[in-house]
Formats: sequence, structure tokens, C-alpha cells
Amino acid sequence: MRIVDFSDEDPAVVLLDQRALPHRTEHLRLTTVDALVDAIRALAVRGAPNLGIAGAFGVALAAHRHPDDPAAVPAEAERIARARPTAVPLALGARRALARLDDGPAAVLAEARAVAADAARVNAAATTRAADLLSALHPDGPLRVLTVCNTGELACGVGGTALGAALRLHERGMLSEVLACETRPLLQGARLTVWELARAGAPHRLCVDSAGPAAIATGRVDAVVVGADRIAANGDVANKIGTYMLACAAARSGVPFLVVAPEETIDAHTATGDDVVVEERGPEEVLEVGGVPTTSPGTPVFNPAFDVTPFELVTAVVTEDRAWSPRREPNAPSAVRETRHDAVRRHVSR
Ligand SMILES: CSC[C@H]1O[C@H](OP(=O)(O)O)[C@H](O)[C@@H]1O
Repeated sequence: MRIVDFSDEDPAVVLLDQRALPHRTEHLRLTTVDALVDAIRALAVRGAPNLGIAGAFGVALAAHRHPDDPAAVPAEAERIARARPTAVPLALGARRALARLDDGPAAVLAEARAVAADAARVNAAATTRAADLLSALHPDGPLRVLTVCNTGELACGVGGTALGAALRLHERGMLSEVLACETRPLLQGARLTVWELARAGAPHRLCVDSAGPAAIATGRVDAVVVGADRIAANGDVANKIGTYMLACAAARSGVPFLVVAPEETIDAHTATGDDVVVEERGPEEVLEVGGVPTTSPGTPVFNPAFDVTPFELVTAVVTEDRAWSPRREPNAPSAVRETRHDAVRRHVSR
């Protein structure tokens, strides 16, 4: 299935419109940068790695639409890079494609296709490493994994990231179930993660977001596995809203909390989680569900798309290169219990 692609005919960026899933499979053919920016902001395409791929194809589109005026392309690339502020791969993908501009539109497109190919390679390595670590942390048998939002191929490219690790466990016969948080307000869990798990034949259940911490606290979860949109240089993790509360519950219950993400998500230019720009989205997403109003019209709304989890609550950030675990300082918060860190240490590199 084409999730994010490029068509040479028009030329156009071709997107699976994720707003229509799970009930309809529809594609968008975007022939302008304006249309692509709108699609990114509306989450027709979403997920940090796939935003990077879409951004790179968007720059290729701009280069093809300005073959005789390449000087117009950098400004278009910057508009794409800034379409959503939190996910670092969006800007990385756009700027990587832009770097080939002097070699012509075909070279820009080739680089964009390389961004997509790299995502598949990176995901394969990271999900394998994460599945190995999860098995080491839970040697007793199949795992019950809880996750939030959507981190399969719809978000991350071939192989996925956090959900990809759960599917690796499934392939190995080591997955008891995935408990998927529905992920209000846009329901990426209910609409997309459930859809991907059902297509994979993986055992799963859906729960409301506020049931996630309770599931952890009542012994229903062996590991929490999530993605990331941006990881600060100190390891603080920006991810979908609803992640932080899962990390707090996991730390208090001694349940491993893994973040699976490409190494490029770790941003040396963002010192700590305090420096992450957290996207705040419009009130309409919270004032209704599926087009049905859920509160009084005009009610004021707080709608952050992401939250930040301090690195000290993370068992390990798992990338294609390493499993990065915080040093357990002697005065670490008492709630951060050792979670079989001897097993983690066998997989962890500093
Ligand atoms: C790490 S890619 C998946 C990531 O993206 C989601 O955000 P959105 O659906 O708003 O793009 C969420 O943060 C997931 O963890």
C-alpha cells in the first residue's frame, strides 16, 4: 500500500489519507506545496518518520515545478519544514532533499526516495533491537505490550517503530497482546493502530487513554513501548499527548518503558525537554468526536499534540544503533524503580 509516494506523471506527492481510515482507503494527489503543507497540518499524513519522507517528496515536487527557477525552491522547502514544529524528521527530510537541488530535480527526487529507503533499513534494525531487549526484560514468555498513538508503517515507514517492535514479537510468537490506547483527540490508536494490528493478525485490545495507567498499575502490562517525535540531547522524549502519564505509571510499577525511534530523532540542537516546541492544535479537535459535539459550543480548549517525558522515566531509547538508558543516579526519584536493569545493561550502550 502506498502511504507516502511520488508520481512522476503530474508530478505529484501521493498520500494515503489517514483521516479516512479505518473506514475508507483514499489517496490524495498533491500537485502543489500549499496542498502538501495543508495535508501535513491536517494529519492526512502523520508520524515523525513519514513526515520526513513526505517532506523530502515535497521538496522534490517543488524542484520539479521550478525546473528553470531553482532559487524558488528553498523557501518552499522551509514552508514544508515548518508545517509542524515538534517532529524533527520533517525538517531533516526536507533539508536533506534540498541539499541535492544543484544537481537538478531528478537528483532531489532520488534523495527523497533514499530517505524512504533509509527509514525501512533503520526501522528493521531498531525494531529487532527493541524486540530482543523486550524479550530479555521479560524472559518468562509472551509479553503484554501497551502503546499509545500509532507507530506502525502508517506513521513510520516500512516496518514501523514501536508498533513494529510489537509485531516483531508477534512474528516470534512472543506477543500475548497489544493494549492500544485510543489516543484522543484524533484517535490514532483506535483508528490506525487497531487497523494495523488487525491486518497483521496480532492479538490486541483497545482501551481509553485513562485506562492505560490503570492497566499498568494492576499488572496487566509487561512493557510500555512508544515512539518519539523529538528526543532532546539529554534524552527527554517528546511524543503524543498521553505518553507522560504512561511513563509515570510504568516507573511507579517497575514496568519497562521503551521508546523506539530512529537515531535522527535525537536532536543535538534541543538541549532538554524544556526546549521542545510542543505543537498546540485547534479547539475543534477536542470539541467533538467524529463530527459529534461533546460539549457546549465555544468552550475554551487546551489541546497540546505532544507531551515530554523526562529521560529518567525511560528504561531505554532504542534506535538502529543502540539502546540508550539513563544512568540510574543514587538519588533518582524513588518512583523510578530498577526494572531489571541488569538485562537492559546487556543491551545498552551509553
Ligand atoms: C514516531 S512517529 C509516530 C508518532 O507520531 C504521532 O504524532 P502524530 O500522529 O500527531 O503525527 C505520535 O507522536 C507518534 O508517536
